[in-house]
Amino acid sequence: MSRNLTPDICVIGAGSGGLSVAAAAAAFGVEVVLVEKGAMGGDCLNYGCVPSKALIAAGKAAHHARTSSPFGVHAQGVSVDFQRVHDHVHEVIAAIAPHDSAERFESLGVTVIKATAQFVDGRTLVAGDTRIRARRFVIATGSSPALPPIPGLDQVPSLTNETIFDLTACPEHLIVIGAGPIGLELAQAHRRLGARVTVIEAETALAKEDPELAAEVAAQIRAEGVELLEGARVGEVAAADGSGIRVRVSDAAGERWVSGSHLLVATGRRPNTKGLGLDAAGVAHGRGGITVGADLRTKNRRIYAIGDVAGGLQFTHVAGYHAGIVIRALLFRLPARQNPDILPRVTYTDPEFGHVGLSRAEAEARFGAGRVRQVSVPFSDNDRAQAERRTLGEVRLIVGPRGRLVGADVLGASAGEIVNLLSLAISSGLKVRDLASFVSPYPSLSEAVRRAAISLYAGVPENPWLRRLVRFLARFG
Ligand SMILES: Cc1cc2nc3c(=O)[nH]c(=O)nc-3n(C[C@H](O)[C@H](O)[C@H](O)COP(=O)(O)OP(=O)(O)OC[C@H]3O[C@@H](n4cnc5c(N)ncnc54)[C@H](O)[C@@H]3O)c2cc1C
Ligand SMILES: NC(=O)c1ccc[n+]([C@@H]2O[C@H](COP(=O)([O-])OP(=O)(O)OC[C@H]3O[C@@H](n4cnc5c(N)ncnc54)[C@H](O)[C@@H]3O)[C@@H](O)[C@H]2O)c1
Repeated sequence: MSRNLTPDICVIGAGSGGLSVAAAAAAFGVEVVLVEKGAMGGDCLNYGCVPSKALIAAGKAAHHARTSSPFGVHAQGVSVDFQRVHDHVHEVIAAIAPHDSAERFESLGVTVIKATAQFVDGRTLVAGDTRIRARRFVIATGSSPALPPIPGLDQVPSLTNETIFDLTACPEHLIVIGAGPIGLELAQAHRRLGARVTVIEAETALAKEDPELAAEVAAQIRAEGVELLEGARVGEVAAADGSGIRVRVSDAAGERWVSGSHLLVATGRRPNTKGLGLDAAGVAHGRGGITVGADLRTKNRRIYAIGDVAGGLQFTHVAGYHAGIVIRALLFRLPARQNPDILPRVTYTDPEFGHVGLSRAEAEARFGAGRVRQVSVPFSDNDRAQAERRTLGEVRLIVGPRGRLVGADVLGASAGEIVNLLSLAISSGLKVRDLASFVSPYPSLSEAVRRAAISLYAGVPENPWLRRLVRFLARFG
C-alpha cells in the first residue's frame, strides 16, 4: 500500500550532514522526513571516521607499548590480538550508534524511511512505497570509494573503507593503493598492529597538504617500516599463487611485481549521485558532485545539497557546517553562504597534521607576497613536548594584512586538538596580536601557538624608538 507525505523538509541520507539537518529542524518543531537506504550514521559512523580513529587508537596503544623504553618503561613481548582489535572498533561504533539511530530520530519527531530515494520530478521524491512532496529537499547522500580503472582490479578480491574494518585477522602484507588521508592513516595503523605494509602512490603522499610538512609525515611513516612508493604507477593487478595479490608497479626504480596478502584501494571518492533522479528533478551535477552555489542551493531552488555530495571538501565537520547554513536558510530565511577560508582539516597519522584557513601560497595569491608573513615554532621549543618526548613537528601561522591570522598548519602530537584554537581564531577574525596576548597554561602543547604568535614581534625590543621611550620613561623614577 503506498502513502503520500507532504512534510516541510525532506532530507535524503542519514549521515553526518543529513542527521544534523533533521535533528535541528525537528528541534524547532518542523515536520521532517529522513530517507536512508543503508546504515544510519552514514560513512562517518560505519565505514569512515569512527572505525578508522578506533583502529588508529589500537595501533597507537601497540606503538606506545613498544616504544616506551626511553621513559624507563620496558614492555616485553607486545602482542596484538587482532580479533580483539576488530571487536574494539565495532564496540566503539555500537557505543555511538544509538545517537544516530532511527529510534532516536523518531523520538525527536522525525519520520524515518528506510529505502532508496529517487526524484521523479522537481518536487516529488519516491522512497519505497512512499511519495514525498516537500516544501524543500536536502540531498546529503555522501560519497563512495572511487575505484581506478586498473587492469585486473575487478578480477581480484580487494578492500575499501567499506570492508577493511570487517577483518578479524591482521593482514600479513597489506598493499595500499593511494597515499591520501585514508591510505596513510590505515597504512600506519595496520603497520603498528603487526602487518607488513606497502603503499603505492601515483604522485606524492598527502599531496593536498604543505609539501614540506607532508614529507615529514611520510618520513615518519617510513621510519616505522611502511614501504611508501611515491611517483609509482600501478600497471596491473593479478591474483598471486595461493590466496594473495600481485601488483605490477613502475617507478623511478623500474618495473616490478609487489606481492601481498590483501589489497586496499584508497584512491579518492566519487559523489553518490547515481540513481537519485537528479535530471528529472532539474538538479545540475557532474563528476565532482552536485552543482551548488555558496548558499548550497542547487539549480532547482527547492533543493539543497550538502556534505560530500556537494563537491567541496569532504569531512564530517564540513557536512555539519553545511547543515547549519541550510538550517538558517530553511527555517529562518536568513541569507547564509559557506566560507571555505575558515575550514579546518586533520589527518590522524602520527604525527598528526592539522590545517585551517589559507595555505601560504593561497594567501600570497590573494593578498600579494609582500603582505603575507609566516612564523613558526618547533615543538622542540615546547616544554610539554620535551617532557613527553613528542618534539617532532611545529606550529606555523600564516599572517595576512594588518596582522590578521589567515591560515595555520600544525604538525605533531595532538595537532588535531591544537588546530581547534586556531580554527576559532580564524573564524572569529582574530589578529596574531590576540594569540600573543592570552594566558596559556604552562606546560601545554597549545602554548606553542602563543609562542609562534609572539615570535612575530621578535624584532620589537630592537626598535630604536621604543628603546629610547623606555630610557626616557625610566627617568621618572
Ligand atoms: C576511512 C575514512 C575516514 C574518514 N575520517 C574522517 C575524519 O577523521 N574526519 C572527518 O571529518 N571526515 C572523515 N572522513 C570523511 C567523512 O566520513 C565524510 O566527509 C562524511 O561522512 C560525509 O558526510 P555526508 O553526510 O555527506 O555523507 P555520509 O555520511 O556518507 O552519508 C550519506 C548517507 O546517504 C545515504 N544514501 C546515499 N544515497 C541514497 C539514496 N539514494 N537514498 C537514500 N539514502 C542514500 C547513504 O547510505 C549514507 O548513509 C572519513 C572518510 C573515510 C572513508
Ligand atoms: N582525517 C580525516 O579527516 C580524513 C581521513 C580519511 C579520509 N578523509 C576524507 O576522505 C577523502 C578521501 O580520502 P582518500 O585518501 O581516498 O582520497 P585522496 O583523493 O585524498 O587521496 C587519494 C590518493 O590516491 C592517489 N591515487 C589515485 N589513483 C591512483 C592510482 N591509480 N595509483 C596510485 N595512486 C593513486 C592520488 O594521487 C591521491 O594521493 C579525503 O579527501 C578526506 O576529505 C578525511
